[in-house]
Amino acid sequence: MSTPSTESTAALAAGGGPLIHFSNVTRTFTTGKSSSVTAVDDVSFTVNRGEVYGVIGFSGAGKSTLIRLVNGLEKPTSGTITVLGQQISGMPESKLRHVRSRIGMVFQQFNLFTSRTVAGNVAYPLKVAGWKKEEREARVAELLEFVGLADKAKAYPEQLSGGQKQRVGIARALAAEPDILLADESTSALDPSTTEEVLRLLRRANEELGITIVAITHEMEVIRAIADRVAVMDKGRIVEEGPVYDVFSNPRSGAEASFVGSALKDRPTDADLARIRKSTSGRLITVSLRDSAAVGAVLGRAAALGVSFEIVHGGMNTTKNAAFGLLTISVEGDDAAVAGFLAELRSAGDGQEISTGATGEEAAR
Ligand SMILES: Nc1ncnc2c1ncn2[C@@H]1O[C@H](COP(=O)(O)OP(=O)(O)OP(=O)(O)O)[C@@H](O)[C@H]1O
Repeated sequence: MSTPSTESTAALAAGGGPLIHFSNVTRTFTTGKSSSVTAVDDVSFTVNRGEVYGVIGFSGAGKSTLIRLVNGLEKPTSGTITVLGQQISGMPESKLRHVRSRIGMVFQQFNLFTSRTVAGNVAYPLKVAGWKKEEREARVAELLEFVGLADKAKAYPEQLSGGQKQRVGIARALAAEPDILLADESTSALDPSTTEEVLRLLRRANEELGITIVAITHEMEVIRAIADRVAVMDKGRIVEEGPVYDVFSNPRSGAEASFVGSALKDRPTDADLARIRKSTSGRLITVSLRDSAAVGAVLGRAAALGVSFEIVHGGMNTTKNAAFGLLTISVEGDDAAVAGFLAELRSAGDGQEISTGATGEEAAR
């Protein structure tokens, strides 16, 4: 296992201040004589030291442009960007290079040098940074140990699986002890079990090395597994931002709801609802399982409350720190009994009982 460097430890001990700050940042591309695309539109957010900040959105939402703005590969059309305490918007390239040396980058397609060994790939940024050979070798060995590839030091990228390639990519990104790791769709090219392995590694980099991570992705799984806070992007704007649990367990309206709704499997789709209605005559109620024990207790009292129910749909989602989910039930009973049952479910479900948006069901807000 790698130990945090003195510098990283000191930085971590300095506390959770802002490492990245965007203030009203817009990036517009001119695409023709009189046409333009606003890829990032009046975006403001802060990433604090030591956190994992996820940015999620559909393709074209502006995520890649956002991440390129963080490392200065794109310049804002307006607004200010502060990274590691320095305002990088308008900074000359020579100074920018220094800021960039404090930022590691992990790519979707790994971007490894095919002609270099695994060790050679990880050593490359250290060579560029002027590390001495002995220090380089020690650091590479430490990193390969950390990512579980000590036995692959002499292998070439083509001899590795996708997950192993990405682990090399992460080792390389961590090599020069950066403060920030930018992960650009780092698991999109991987299968589900390999994705999990890579996400576990990113989490360890955050927890054990104290590195601050900004992960952009279109996969809810990535956000759930590693992020502390999430920004949902749509058409260049951040439409929702907050702790992962809050954003995903209580999606609001518009783009965020449509994104979250399409990615979470706990809500019945219209097709599910049509199928459910064919097999049940009860009233369909969807209840939040923020406090599943309390909801379970109410369900356990259904008969005493004069109703019967059947579970027709449901799912739980886990985030880094908590679990949440929705349960859809079909309830039968006379109106007064169902009303009483509903009232109890509402308070047990933390007021989060959610309409599934079709006729014949109850919605409570
Ligand atoms: N250099 C550029 N010139 C012109 N338009 C651009 C440029 N870069 C990005 N865009 C446009 O800006 C918008 C946002 O693109 P961006 O790549 O940032 O989105 P994204 O969320 O990362 O999407 P994806 O996941 O598909 O990469 C898109 O409409 C894209 O076509």
